[in-house]
Amino acid sequence: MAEQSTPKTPVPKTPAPKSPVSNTPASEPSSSGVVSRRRLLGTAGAAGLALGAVGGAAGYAAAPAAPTADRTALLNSVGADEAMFHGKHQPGITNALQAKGHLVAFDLAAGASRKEAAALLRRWSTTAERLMAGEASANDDTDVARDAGPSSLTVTFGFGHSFFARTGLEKQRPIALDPLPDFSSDHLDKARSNGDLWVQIGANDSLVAFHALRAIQQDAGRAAKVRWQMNGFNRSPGATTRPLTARNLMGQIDGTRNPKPSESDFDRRIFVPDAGDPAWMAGGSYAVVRRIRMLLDDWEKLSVTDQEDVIGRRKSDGAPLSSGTGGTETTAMDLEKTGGDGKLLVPINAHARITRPDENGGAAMLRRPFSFHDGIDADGVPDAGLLFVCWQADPLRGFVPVQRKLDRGDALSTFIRHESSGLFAVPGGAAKGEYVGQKLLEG
Ligand SMILES: C=CC1=C(C)c2cc3[nH]c(cc4nc(cc5[nH]c(cc1n2)c(C)c5CCC(=O)O)C(CCC(=O)O)=C4C)c(C)c3C=C
Ligand SMILES: [Fe+2]
Repeated sequence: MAEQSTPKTPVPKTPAPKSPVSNTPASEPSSSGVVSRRRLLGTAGAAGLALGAVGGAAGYAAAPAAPTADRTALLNSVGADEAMFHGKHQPGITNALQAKGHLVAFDLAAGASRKEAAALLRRWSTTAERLMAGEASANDDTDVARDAGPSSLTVTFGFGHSFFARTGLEKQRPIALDPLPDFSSDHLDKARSNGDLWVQIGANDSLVAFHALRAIQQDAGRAAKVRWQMNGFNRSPGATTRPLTARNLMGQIDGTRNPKPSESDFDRRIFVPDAGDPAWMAGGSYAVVRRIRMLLDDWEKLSVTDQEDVIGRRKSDGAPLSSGTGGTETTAMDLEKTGGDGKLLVPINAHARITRPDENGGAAMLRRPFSFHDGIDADGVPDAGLLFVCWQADPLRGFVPVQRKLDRGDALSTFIRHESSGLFAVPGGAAKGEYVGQKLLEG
């Protein structure tokens, strides 16, 4: 397993500056989807680093000076990478997958009105902006991330269907937020589904992610309480030198055919247009969140060949089965190609065949999941799988038609179970001095 081995000679991180990444993808995201703190500091580098620049903010200014070597190390580490809070779109949609994620839904307190909701979104936005910049939160920071840089932290906010009636904003509720249809294979736990508000937190450090989660929960105060919370993870930056897309807990390379920001129809597929309806959702997107348990004991009993037939791609490198022994992850899939026995090389019910946009009237989504593992059940079965998060301009032209198709006969369905579901309207990014959702709450 060459990609998991530790190189004998540590490879220094290339000090070349990364281009700053806003949340407005005009081109392919950078490998990290973030701006390096080294770049923010200009040429001053470690030598010119002002006291507290690691933590950055006033809240951390009293931190004892760390030895220069440590600071230099941080400047060259994943901790230094910073995602942008402000932008046309919220962070956490087009940024590269982070190693750690928390998904948390809140319900507004009984009696909390639009006014309390607006104040909450303002508090949350302030906290998200500060923490994403590597600063302490404004009130009673817990110090959990004190020694860390921003670590690519992103905090993303969304509104669920139930939010609008509770705040008297029914007229502003997008049609696209209408509840998802029932699917025959659903095994949904209502208590862990939906919610008035949704927050997605991602970071390349577990303490940074937890710190943000705790700050967001504290900010909620009496205005809202946690309805459900889920924790996930992905490959850590630097864990592999192979330029492959990440793997999921079934061992498959997952994400290969995601829409790319460089594609001309990317924005149209993923984001609500400027002239979209309702107006407050311009630049926003809809997140479908599904906790999908993987039936790993059954899956792992299959031979690798059978596992590959379920997906239609090679397990080792993600190449389509139609490419025979050659090809790579990015080789085009030939849906018609047959083997010597006359059978289709990519089986008719293979997951990667039936989820394709060209098999679903153009339906496309940006999948940005986290894996989860919540321990082992009493019967020895792992409670593990995928926190499937997908982004689209309209769920009726993204998730829904594809899931309908999967529901009718996906080879993968025998090995997974959808256990919870959420649909959230995620407004566009906040401009400087504004908070997320301001156009809805003060419009
Ligand atoms: C309704 C949408 C989808 C659900 C639910 C879903 C679950 C799911 N998928 C995998 C593993 C893979 N999916 C792959 C491709 C793929 N999956 C979807 C949609 C859903 N998947 C789409 C739209 C696509 C891309 C289709 C295309 O454009 O060609 C792949 C292949 C590699 C890739 O392109 O990412 C894998 C592997 C799991 C394990 C899972 C539930 C646990
Ligand atoms: Fe999939």
